[in-house]
Amino acid sequence: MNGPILVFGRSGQVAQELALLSRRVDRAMVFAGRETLDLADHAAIDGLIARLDPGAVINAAAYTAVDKAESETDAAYALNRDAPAAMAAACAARGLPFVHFSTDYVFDGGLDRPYVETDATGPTGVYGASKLAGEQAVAAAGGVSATLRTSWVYSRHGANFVKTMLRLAGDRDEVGVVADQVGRPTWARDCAEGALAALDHLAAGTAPGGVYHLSGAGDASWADLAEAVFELSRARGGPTARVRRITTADYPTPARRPANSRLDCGKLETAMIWRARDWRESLATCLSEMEL
Ligand SMILES: NC(=O)C1=CN([C@@H]2O[C@H](COP(=O)(O)OP(=O)(O)OC[C@H]3O[C@@H](n4cnc5c(N)ncnc54)[C@H](OP(=O)(O)O)[C@@H]3O)[C@@H](O)[C@H]2O)C=CC1
Ligand SMILES: Cc1cn([C@H]2C[C@H](O)[C@@H](COP(=O)(O)OP(=O)(O)O[C@H]3O[C@@H](C)C(=O)[C@@H](O)[C@H]3O)O2)c(=O)[nH]c1=O
Ligand SMILES: [Mg+2]
Repeated sequence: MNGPILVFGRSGQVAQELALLSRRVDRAMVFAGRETLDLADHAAIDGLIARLDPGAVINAAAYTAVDKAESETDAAYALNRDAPAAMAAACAARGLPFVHFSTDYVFDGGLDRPYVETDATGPTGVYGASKLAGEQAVAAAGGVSATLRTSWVYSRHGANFVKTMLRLAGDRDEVGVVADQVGRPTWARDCAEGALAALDHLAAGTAPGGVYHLSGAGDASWADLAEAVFELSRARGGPTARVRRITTADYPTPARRPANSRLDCGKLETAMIWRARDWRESLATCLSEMEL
């Protein structure tokens, strides 16, 4: 691979873990955050890739506010469909490998087993629909690309459910959390490592492009995840609370979320030689790096 890896996104969870990974494995990456360009300006994307002349591109930027997307449809599609479409086209034109991220929320949650890549999609909200449109636009660009669908991403950076729970535990004894939505929590560090592995395989031609599932191993409801967070935090003298297990109906939100969005990661593990780590182990490591 000639030239650095250009990463779209700088302050986000996965982008920040890519920055840490870049230093750890000594791989040059340049980060294009909001201060470099507004990703809603799609013409600027090709211009930046032309100017920086990278060896490969990873897109870690997105519109990720699931509930707000219901009322900010245009912004969600600009970031989640049109920006990756422009990136994929620019990469295809130059023969650059491209790794993009998508979400478990492309599924409707009706299946009673983990989802594989070939299962039918059916997003239940604007965020999921805009991310699905992004996947399709990336595939349609025809270059060498992989779309990694991940789920329930947490880290010490940015905004995520784990940090929300720690914040709520700071001023409450009990938090009501839905127990009837099941998924697979994923540490942003795993997303970063998986993205780099995928990129290297694409560049070397040792794995085919396409859609891959990448999540932590093991199932959890949001209530299970909250309980695990509080247990680990309590053990380290951090904020803790009791979890009141509630139903989706008890916690109304603008966007409907899938009841089951567990991702089966077998395809990635076979093709890319990347193995999902148990989410409880990753969560413990993540919390051990946080000031509680
Ligand atoms: N978070 C999750 O639970 C999950 C995420 N994913 C996917 O994984 C990928 C990475 O997500 P994650 O790291 O959590 O995302 P974050 O929400 O943490 O970060 C998103 C990034 O996109 C940037 N961004 C948003 N709008 C613009 C804009 N107009 N111009 C430039 N940059 C912009 C943000 O910049 P700024 O900080 O300035 O706003 C931020 O750096 C995304 O594709 C997401 O859809 C998939 C499943 C679960
Ligand atoms: C804050 C809170 C949430 N909940 C519920 C609401 C919702 O059903 C579930 C998760 O809420 P959040 O809004 O934190 O998570 P959400 O924004 O739905 O997270 C999603 O983000 C996008 C970007 C993805 O791609 C998904 O994989 C997923 O990680 O927990 C409670 O039950 N109690 C609470 O106190
Ligand atoms: Mg949210």
